[in-house]
Amino acid sequence: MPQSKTLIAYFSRTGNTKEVAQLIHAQVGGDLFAIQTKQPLPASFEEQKTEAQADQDANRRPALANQVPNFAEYDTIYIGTPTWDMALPQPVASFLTSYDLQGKTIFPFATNAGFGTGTLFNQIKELAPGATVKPSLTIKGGNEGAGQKLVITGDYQAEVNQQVSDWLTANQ
Ligand SMILES: Cc1cc2nc3c(=O)[nH]c(=O)nc-3n(C[C@H](O)[C@H](O)[C@H](O)COP(=O)(O)O)c2cc1C
Repeated sequence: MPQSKTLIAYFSRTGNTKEVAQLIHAQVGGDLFAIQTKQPLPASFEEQKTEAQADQDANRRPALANQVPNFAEYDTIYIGTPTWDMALPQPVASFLTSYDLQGKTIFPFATNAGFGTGTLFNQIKELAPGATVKPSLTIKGGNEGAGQKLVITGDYQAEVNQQVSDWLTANQ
């Protein structure tokens, strides 16, 4: 019987989702993969917001810079993303539609500034036909609009690690 293989793919602008991905990785192992756009993300928050909204309005799927090697070998896939405008960032939609997710088990996780995740998790489900999508994990991340970038550090990182652990235990 082939061994179960785990992928932890994440998209992250200011490091919070990356941090959660690393905490998951420390607990479940597997391979980490950073989803990156071909065009670098704008440096300023305002520009990013404008671009994200335009991409969402046009349902544009930005080209990605990298691909997961041997994707077909993975059966369990953790997908992490920030919340952008109460929705899934379009680069993550690009990622999900780049692969055949049929038969995969997906564990979605997201960070946000505290305003909620909106349509994000439903979008992941819709973009993963034929996959089993497990209950999601939502973590409070930064608030770049208010100047808060990476916040999952120190005591708060330990708190987030516990939330990750509880989520993993509940959904094994
Ligand atoms: C373009 C943009 C739009 C955002 N929209 C939302 C939102 O609708 N709701 C929310 O709670 N946070 C929103 N945020 C905040 C991010 O979801 C939050 O800071 C997240 O932790 C960032 O993850 P990262 O550090 O991995 O990039 C937005 C951030 C950006 C850059």
